[in-house]
Amino acid sequence: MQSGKELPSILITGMKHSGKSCHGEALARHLTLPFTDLDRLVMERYWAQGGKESSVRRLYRNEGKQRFMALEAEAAKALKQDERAMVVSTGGGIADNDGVLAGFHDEGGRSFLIIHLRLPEGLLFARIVAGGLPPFLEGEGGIKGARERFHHLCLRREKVYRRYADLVFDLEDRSRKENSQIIIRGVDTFLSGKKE
Ligand SMILES: Nc1ncnc2c1ncn2[C@@H]1O[C@H](COP(=O)(O)OP(=O)(O)OP(=O)(O)O)[C@@H](O)[C@H]1O
Ligand SMILES: O=C(O)C1=C[C@@H](O)[C@@H](O)[C@H](O)C1
Ligand SMILES: [Mg+2]
Repeated sequence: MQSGKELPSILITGMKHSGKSCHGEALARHLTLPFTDLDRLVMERYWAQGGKESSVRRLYRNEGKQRFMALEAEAAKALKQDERAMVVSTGGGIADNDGVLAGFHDEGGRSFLIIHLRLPEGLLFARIVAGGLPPFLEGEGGIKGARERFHHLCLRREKVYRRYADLVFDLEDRSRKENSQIIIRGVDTFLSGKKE
């Protein structure tokens, strides 16, 4: 493994519940880098501006998608100015927030290694349902309607994640530990290839 100084910052993208946070934390521990979550930075920014909602879900539902996305763009901008190497998990909606993912990919100065986690759509949806439908899937048609909306969201977002990804992991229904190991090995191989 390489020392913290040589490591790039790593940004993890993927649909809701693809494991961005749990695998991101495992990767950060492995690389001995700090871990942060863009949704968390959005909340901190919102509270610093006097916001009262207590969670991302409530902020998104009660203040609206536009407010959430404006905060997400601000948080991303601040993150890019932070010079420390770190592992960052994103919210799934970053793909819909114009220019934010592109900014991590191409904007001068700091380089982020962008990792995209893919899982079978049905597995993701089952995990989402187990935790309660998020506001961006709510609407008509009950669970069938939500599944349909999720399908279209996957089609649209997967293209965007892929466009900016340096590394794509096609994961299956394995334990968290096994999937984390696959990602850690893949990142180690990618980074050691870059060093040569
Ligand atoms: N084998 C598994 N690997 C990863 N996550 C799993 C697994 N089995 C169940 N889960 C569940 O899937 C959910 C997704 O995990 P995690 O929060 O890391 O994903 P995420 O991509 O960060 O989600 P979000 O987009 O909501 O931030 C968690 O609720 C976790 O308990
Ligand atoms: O997939 C989405 O659209 C979102 C996912 C969450 O992590 C949050 O980033 C927000 O609620 C939007
Ligand atoms: Mg997460």
